[in-house]
Amino acid sequence: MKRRSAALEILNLKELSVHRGLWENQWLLSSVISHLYTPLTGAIRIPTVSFSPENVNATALAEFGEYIRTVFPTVFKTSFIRHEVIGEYSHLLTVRGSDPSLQPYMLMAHSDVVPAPDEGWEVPPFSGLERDGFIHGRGTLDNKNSLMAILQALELLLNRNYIPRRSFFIALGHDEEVSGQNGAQKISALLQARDIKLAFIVDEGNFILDGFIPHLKKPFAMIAVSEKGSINLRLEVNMTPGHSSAPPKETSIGILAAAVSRLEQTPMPNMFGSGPLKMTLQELAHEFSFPANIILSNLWLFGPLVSRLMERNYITNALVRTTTALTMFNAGVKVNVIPPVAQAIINIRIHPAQTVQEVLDLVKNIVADNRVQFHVLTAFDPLPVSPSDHQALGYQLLRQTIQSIFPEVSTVVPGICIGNTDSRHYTNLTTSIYRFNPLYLHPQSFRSIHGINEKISVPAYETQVKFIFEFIQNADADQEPAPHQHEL
Ligand SMILES: CCCCCCCC/C=C\CCCCCCCC(=O)N[C@@H](Cc1ccc(O)cc1)C(=O)O
Ligand SMILES: [Zn+2]
Ligand SMILES: [Zn+2]
Repeated sequence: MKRRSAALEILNLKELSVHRGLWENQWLLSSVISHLYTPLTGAIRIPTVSFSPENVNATALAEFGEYIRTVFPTVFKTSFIRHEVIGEYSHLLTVRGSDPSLQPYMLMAHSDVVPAPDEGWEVPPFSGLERDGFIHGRGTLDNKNSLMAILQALELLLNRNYIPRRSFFIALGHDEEVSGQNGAQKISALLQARDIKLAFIVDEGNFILDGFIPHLKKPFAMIAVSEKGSINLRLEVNMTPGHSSAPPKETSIGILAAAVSRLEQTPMPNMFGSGPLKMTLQELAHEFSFPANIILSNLWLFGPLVSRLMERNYITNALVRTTTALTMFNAGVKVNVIPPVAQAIINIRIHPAQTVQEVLDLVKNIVADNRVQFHVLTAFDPLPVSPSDHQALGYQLLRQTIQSIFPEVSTVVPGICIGNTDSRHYTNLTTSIYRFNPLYLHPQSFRSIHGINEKISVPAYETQVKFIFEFIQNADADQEPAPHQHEL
């Protein structure tokens, strides 16, 4: 019922915004947007949870498809926009621009979310409740916010009779949280079959970071130009089962527990100095006061010191090395039965300077027990580094739009995404993949992603809509974005 009324509200607001110039009434944009956050709350209420590629919530995903058609009617009826459903629940929109000489780009987001049991939440995770100026729930930061903001920005532009010059695609995956094999991978194959080459892609990923680095008071924007590799590894120990009244010296549980404990206690090597992190720190150096600015500008000398400091915090630690997280453990069926099998899943994120094979060799050396069997469930190497120089159109458009929408953010730096995104399935279509959410992120909100109490402030969501609204227009501008001038 509530979802219906949100849709009606949009329709009324649409009438209000028609026939107006795009920028002459800036107040109108703000007032329209300030009433338009309701579609996000409706999206949060649809429990599009993915557990595994085989176990997604098909009913919720189908409802989600209906929902976006209802709340963004103009997007789905515009003659120059083609809508296709791919892999049953993913959506591909092709927005045909008026100038075919311009190479198209792609905006991405995903509709599925990770599970969220009610425990620990201040507000039930699928209630989509708005309280104290925040919309609460699973998917408000990862990643229904982006999906709804992209469609909402496009709806606003279309309602103002905006016709894009540069064609673009909108790819909305439905299984990003469990591999993207039925969504992003199929969209990618379809576009490849159509001979499409993209100027660049913008997907979820890094943010405007605030409070992550001690002594750095100012927020800075980090656009991820690469992402870590990944291995999901199952460790298994098989032993003879029996009566618990006469236990053997070692059980499958004990052997496996010791193996995973060794993995947890033995960090992978610190790879500071290789990969995009050095570039990130050098470009950030001028934001620090003395002596940190000198230290970060002279990593050839102070590299070992900086690398040790980064290891101390669990988030910056993830930037300097491959991480191993123990995420699942399973053994035993009854209190008095020695179980035959114990299994654990290790989720590994690979530093850009290492490969799947190198990391597997290290893991086997650390476990050093041939009773432990290894099964690689999924694995891929770190992603290539996208350009961030003055000629890199996608990067420069993001930088330009960040500086316009967030004038208080003076520094935009390239970096690496420690999580993975659906964009990794599109390396066949472009070498320019950028992962960036136009939102502030604090350490507390970082912990809420895949954790508890995920929420987005209403103004933050409005700003995300504005960002995309402006980004699409910037991508159509005659001039390439001006190169960034560093302050002296
Ligand atoms: C010097 C500067 C300090 C920088 C501090 C860095 C802060 C980190 C900021 C943002 C990172 C947030 C990452 C968000 C993207 C997450 C998207 C996501 O959840 N993807 C899944 C995809 C996946 C991967 C592997 C699987 O087996 C299943 C799903 C993920 O888990 O990565
Ligand atoms: Zn995500
Ligand atoms: Zn996620």
